[in-house]
Amino acid sequence: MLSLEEARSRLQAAGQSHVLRFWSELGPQERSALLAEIATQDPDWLAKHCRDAAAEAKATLGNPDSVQRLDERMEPVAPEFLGSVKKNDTETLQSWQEQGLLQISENKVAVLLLAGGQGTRLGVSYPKGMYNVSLPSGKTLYQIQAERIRKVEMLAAKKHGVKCTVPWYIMTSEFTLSPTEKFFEENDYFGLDKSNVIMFEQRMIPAVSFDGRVILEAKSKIAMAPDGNGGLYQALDDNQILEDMERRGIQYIHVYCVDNILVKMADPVFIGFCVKKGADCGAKVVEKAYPTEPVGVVCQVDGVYQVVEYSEITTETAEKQDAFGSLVYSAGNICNHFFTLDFLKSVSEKFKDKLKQHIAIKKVPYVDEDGNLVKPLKPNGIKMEKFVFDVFQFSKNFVAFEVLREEEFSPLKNADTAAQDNPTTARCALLCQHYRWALKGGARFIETYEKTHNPVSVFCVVNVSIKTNSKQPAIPSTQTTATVQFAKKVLSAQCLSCNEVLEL
Ligand SMILES: CC(=O)N[C@H]1[C@@H](OP(=O)(O)OP(=O)(O)OC[C@H]2O[C@@H](n3ccc(=O)[nH]c3=O)[C@H](O)[C@@H]2O)O[C@H](CO)[C@@H](O)[C@@H]1O
Repeated sequence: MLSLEEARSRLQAAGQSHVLRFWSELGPQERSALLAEIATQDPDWLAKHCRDAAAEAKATLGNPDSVQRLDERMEPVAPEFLGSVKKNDTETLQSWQEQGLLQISENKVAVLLLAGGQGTRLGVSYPKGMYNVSLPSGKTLYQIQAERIRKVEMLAAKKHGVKCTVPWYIMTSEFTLSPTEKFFEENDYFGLDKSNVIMFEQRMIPAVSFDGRVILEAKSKIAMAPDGNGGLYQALDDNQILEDMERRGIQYIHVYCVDNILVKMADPVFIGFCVKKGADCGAKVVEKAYPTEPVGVVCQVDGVYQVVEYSEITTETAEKQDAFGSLVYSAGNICNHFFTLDFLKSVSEKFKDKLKQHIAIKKVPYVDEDGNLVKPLKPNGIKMEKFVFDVFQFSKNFVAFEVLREEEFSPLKNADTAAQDNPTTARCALLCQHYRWALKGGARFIETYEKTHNPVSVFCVVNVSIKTNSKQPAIPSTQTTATVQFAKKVLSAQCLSCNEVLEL
């Protein structure tokens, strides 16, 4: 444990002596906690962090036109590096899927979830993955994702006659690690083998005031925030995750964001496309719904691939159209990326400290000079974050893959008070998708209730076979009668003979 003297001299070297301002008022436990927090901060790093944050904030706030300059250096994704479920033919898509399933069957593919965010916009105090958007099944985002891992493992195993595993790496933060661990324990890892679910923690960094001073959120606590989803690369290093991947023989990693209810885990088509193109790095994109939609755009800046965030682009550039009337910058980033292990190793060895720091100006609660807790009404603090996609620039062969929004992207960002990307839109997106799948599988829905918000039972004939539990024989597909519940859209089908519920 750091002594008080050591803490003092560290803070002095970093120009942050005010952190000990309330020392004399603290009890023994608070003192130890504060010393432990100070011990995690290297003085040189801390000094630079505070200096850079204040300088960046000054430059940004003093020059609101700074976004203008980036627009002129942008170019869209070159067509030869763009795959598409819309534009490529079925045979090609099939060949990518087969390639992806082959890699999965050989245990070369892992998924990595970015789950260190705080879910502030959604307004919940627990990790977003634990959120239940009120599906009839009551499944949470984590459960849906876990079941999709099991499904893709099953598909690859069935195709290649082998047993295979897709390990699930989950990056958490100080805010999300323990509740996530507890939730997985309570739910028995949703049927996955615990040893294949690897949780690790990203770093936290101090929030800084406009004059370059670390903010105290309590007399004995520095205001800390996760270092952004680009903190992934440092966290991989801190927790020896790349070594773990190497030990398991992983070569390809599918990285994704926690809040997309339609996410396809270890999507074989995307993996297969990237592998066949020899890519070291790739991004899934969807066509932007409208020019000013708040998603980042995958494009080139000065000939180098990157994501330009919605805040960094002017409306004029966002609205730019090509000769066919399509948006020039339409490749919306959905935080769904492909990396080879070799690429991640090179980032870890050479590039992770070169990642850009993005600043976010926020309202950060703080204790004032008299020790009173203040909840500011105006932004008062700077949080610095790295972004996961900022490594695209180091790729030697970058590709993008365009997918259908209705099949692959419905993020849960906001509470239901917002018009979009809320629990209702996420729930509807999943139910509509399952409805389409059931129709495609031969289901015929006799009645639909579009107006009601409450689930209503009606009868229909389902032409797909419904699986029974192992003791009962499978029900002949054409004779299956099922009850289907509707809540605006179809939710689930229940076999009347065996009561088995088919999640649609
Ligand atoms: C930086 C980034 O990727 N931005 C993308 C993100 O924006 P958006 O602003 O929505 O990014 P979020 O803050 O929600 O973070 C995305 C993911 O990163 C995780 N996270 C975030 C911060 C952190 O310190 N640690 C951490 O693990 C979150 O838990 C989440 O799973 O998704 C949008 C689509 O939905 C994209 O259009 C944006 O380009």
